[in-house]
Amino acid sequence: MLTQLKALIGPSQLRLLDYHFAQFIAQSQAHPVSVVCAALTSYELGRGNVCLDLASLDAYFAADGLLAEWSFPHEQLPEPSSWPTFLTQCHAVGEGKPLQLQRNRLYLTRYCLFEQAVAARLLQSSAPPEAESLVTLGEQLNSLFAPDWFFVARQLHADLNNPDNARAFATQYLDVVHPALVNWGEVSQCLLQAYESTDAVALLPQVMAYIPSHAQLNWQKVAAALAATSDIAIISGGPGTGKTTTVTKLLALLLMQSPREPLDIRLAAPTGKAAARLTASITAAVAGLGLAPDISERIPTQASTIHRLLGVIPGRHDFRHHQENLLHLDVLVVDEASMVDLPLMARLLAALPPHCRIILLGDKDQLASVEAGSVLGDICSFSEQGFSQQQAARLCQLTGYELTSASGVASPIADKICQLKRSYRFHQYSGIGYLANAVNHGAVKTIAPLWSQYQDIDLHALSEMATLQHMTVAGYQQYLNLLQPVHSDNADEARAMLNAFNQYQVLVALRQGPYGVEGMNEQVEDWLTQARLIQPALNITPWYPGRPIIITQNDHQAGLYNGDIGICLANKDGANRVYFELADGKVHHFLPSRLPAHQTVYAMTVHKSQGSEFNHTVMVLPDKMAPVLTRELVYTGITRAKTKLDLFSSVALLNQAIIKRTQRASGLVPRLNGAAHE
Ligand SMILES: Nc1ncnc2c1ncn2[C@@H]1O[C@H](COP(=O)(O)OP(=O)(O)OP(=O)(O)O)[C@@H](O)[C@H]1O
Repeated sequence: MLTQLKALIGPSQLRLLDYHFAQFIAQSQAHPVSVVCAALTSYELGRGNVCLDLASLDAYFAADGLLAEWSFPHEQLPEPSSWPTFLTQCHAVGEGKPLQLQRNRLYLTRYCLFEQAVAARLLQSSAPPEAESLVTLGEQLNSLFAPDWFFVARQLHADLNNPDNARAFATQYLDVVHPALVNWGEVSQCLLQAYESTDAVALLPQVMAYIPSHAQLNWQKVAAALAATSDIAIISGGPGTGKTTTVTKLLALLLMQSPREPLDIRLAAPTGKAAARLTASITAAVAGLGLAPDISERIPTQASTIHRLLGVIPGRHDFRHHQENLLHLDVLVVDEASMVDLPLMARLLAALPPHCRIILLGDKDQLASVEAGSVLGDICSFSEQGFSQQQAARLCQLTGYELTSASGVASPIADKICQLKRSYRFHQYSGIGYLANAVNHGAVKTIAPLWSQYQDIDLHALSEMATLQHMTVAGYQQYLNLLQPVHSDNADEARAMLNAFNQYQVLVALRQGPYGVEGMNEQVEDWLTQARLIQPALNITPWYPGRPIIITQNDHQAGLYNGDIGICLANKDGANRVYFELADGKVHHFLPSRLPAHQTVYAMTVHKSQGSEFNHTVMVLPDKMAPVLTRELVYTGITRAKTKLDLFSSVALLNQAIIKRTQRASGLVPRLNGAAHE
């Protein structure tokens, strides 16, 4: 069997690592079925699957399945339905052995332990809050989540001559979820009085009297109430749904609850880029929310990477902090949690003291982590179940909203998840928000008319390369125009260029090929050279002033992380230096020779763009379907755009991608469902 497996080693097939693992299992006199399963489990891990799901083995055996595609002589193997029996009898499978068989899934033991540990921590039950504390908590929630009367009044006032706009605005900002229950006639009367009295703010409470409480629901307030009364909270939401705003108010709430005791609060994100964005957005939220100074001063605004928080040991996978050496903290906020893979999540949770409150923020619909697992997606699949009766009642008491509870028995994890549903970033005339939503629902037919209906989204055929060239030259001109002939080593100048570079970004799906990251980078470099915006001398050196690069490997000592973007500038002596804005918000420069692995980044993959946003995003899909093209990839690409999205793709390929969903094999869902292990 090993000889046949060895023949499968190659690109897009078995990795050498998978073969070596199978070889190791074969040493324990394992049956050929176990040897093949070992190779496949390791192979699946490389594709992001935590385990080999034995219930899906038929897919391998199908006429168009992998074993047939690999021309593997699978006829020699027994029927797939008998494989679990062979595995149960195998000496390499079981407690203390390299492989584990649980709930009809075969794991590498380490991954099985990671999954068990994550599930156990997520299911850890919190002590119920004391009844009297709920009263104060409810009052504090009311004050933190009261509408911004002045903002609402001003906007309603401006829209007075346009009742449709006023109603749409009031629906959004006064948290109306059942517009039919609102007496809009009376609301308009009030607004009219407001217009005449020029004191709209004073009249808003009267407006609210015509909006019954059961017609309102502010999911941000529900999320804060849930997180304030639970050890673990998972807050998921698309772009601009207010995750940062909510968590800032939540931190304020926790600090109000603990006026005398210091609370050690930390903020973390999986990449340097995401940590820098969290630092910027939480700083803006703290400044903009009008919190009492004694509270806002105690809210930390500096986020770090999860790796830095845990303490990297150079050359090792484990960290300085773990279950034997816990972190000292009381509250941990993790942003962009969809990017956290299973091993990192397990290591992070293991290093937290039992009393530590954990708040995971992210967008469940984005691409799953690069490495194995889809932890956030798996957890959030429980949000459909709804809250238990007890939780719905508690949240109703705290927020005043009537929440429907689950009809059947819900998993305890469902009580810890809150989904934010309304985007405050994309206004009602924004196509990006509608498009993202339609893609998320796989609503292919809804998408077609959107392109002509909205000005901020455009679909182009792949043949429109001249349009892409024109757009890209204009897009990158914004930062290249700031390029000085001689750079004076001034950090502000570098920061201005980095900010301007962030205004425009080409995203691609693949690494190779003309529409992949390599081909597209070369193409853009050519276009910018023709436009005389850059002057590369690529036959001598890849470096030239203006070259943007992305780091592709973490270098903890240098403080550079996968995903960090830098720009090359020449200093006074004509020597090239690469400038980065790091997670501490400061601009640092490096000699090109000191950089960890990196590549040019006029184009980047959608995978790498996670955790970033660009004003104008251009996504170029390839001319042929490829395994990476999925709904999650298209959604992630679209939601990187803040104000303008141009998509280059054929309609047929786009539709095919939107219909295809990523399904990662993992046992986290059944574990969270509370079913007993086999
Ligand atoms: N309830 C609200 N009422 C009015 N504006 C809001 C509300 N919640 C959030 N916003 C505004 O919407 C914008 C996006 O909010 P925020 O940054 O909190 O969202 P996010 O989900 O963290 O976004 P991201 O996708 O960047 O992670 C901010 O300008 C914020 O001030």
